[in-house]
Amino acid sequence: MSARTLRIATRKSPLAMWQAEHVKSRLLALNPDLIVELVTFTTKGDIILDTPLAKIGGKGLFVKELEVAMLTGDADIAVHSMKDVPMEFPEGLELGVILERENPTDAFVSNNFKTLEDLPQGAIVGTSSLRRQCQLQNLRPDLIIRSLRGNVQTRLSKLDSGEFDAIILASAGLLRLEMDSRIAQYLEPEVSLPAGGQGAVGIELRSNDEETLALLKPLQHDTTAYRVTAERAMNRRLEGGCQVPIACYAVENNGELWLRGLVGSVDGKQMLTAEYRAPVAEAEALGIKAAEDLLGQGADKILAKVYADA
Ligand SMILES: NCc1[nH]cc(CCC(=O)O)c1CC(=O)O
Repeated sequence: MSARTLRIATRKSPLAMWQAEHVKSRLLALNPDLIVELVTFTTKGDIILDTPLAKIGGKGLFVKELEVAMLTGDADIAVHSMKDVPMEFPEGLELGVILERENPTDAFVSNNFKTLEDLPQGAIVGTSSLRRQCQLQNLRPDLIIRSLRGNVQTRLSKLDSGEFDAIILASAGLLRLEMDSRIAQYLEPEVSLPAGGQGAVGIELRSNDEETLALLKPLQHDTTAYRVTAERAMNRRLEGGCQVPIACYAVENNGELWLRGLVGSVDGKQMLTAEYRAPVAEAEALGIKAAEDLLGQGADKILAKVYADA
């Protein structure tokens, strides 16, 4: 039998390429005869760099072109940061597996200051995430938040050029690219609750492609999958993702998930939280429960205002 070729669709950013190469090497380790090719794409989210994501609108800014490639047969799987993956998949595609989570926290990156607390009054912090902005302003209303888009390297070079006193990035991206020496402080979830799915990589494929799914199955990390399932269920019920001030983070302990969710206003003046726990088998229901608690506290009004202002 001739060797099978598996084509992986990926964005071109160094982090996306790292994640695709990681999946490739794990698949090759398990299937030495497999031929794995990377097919690269530029997504809408990579092109529009001067606008905060919440304003661009439309879900799946970083994934749509990859999904089209799978549907047309130009690729077999797509490797995604789970944080960027919309809650609903297009007809004919599904999430296959979720890999073990990297550090899910946000990182405080600065050349001049060791911690968030060290920042002087009125310091300029770069982030385009409304979730990070909300929590930073809640803690430190004096800070000035300025928009910062682009891939990890672009954002670091903007910090280095002196445009910002500090920037906030996902720790996972810096760790994967072996740039964790740039992290001044890992922000605890109590300080900056991560986005749902942050730090986890997922693989999408065609729903009817049993042969490919069988290849992917050994990469599944069950604990990560339970955690991310609860987080995404909360996001789905709130109809939001990583482009709005919604944060959610689940941990697993002895077969039980603890989920903390947060919805806030961009200025950080309003911040609603909910915390629930449930057995891992009830991950989905747990996420919905936290979302409904937040909605009961007025999360829908806060989010409606974010969309109206965008
Ligand atoms: N929205 C862009 C994005 N998508 C995933 C990551 C980091 C890696 C991860 O969360 O797995 C980043 C960069 C960032 O937020 O700093």
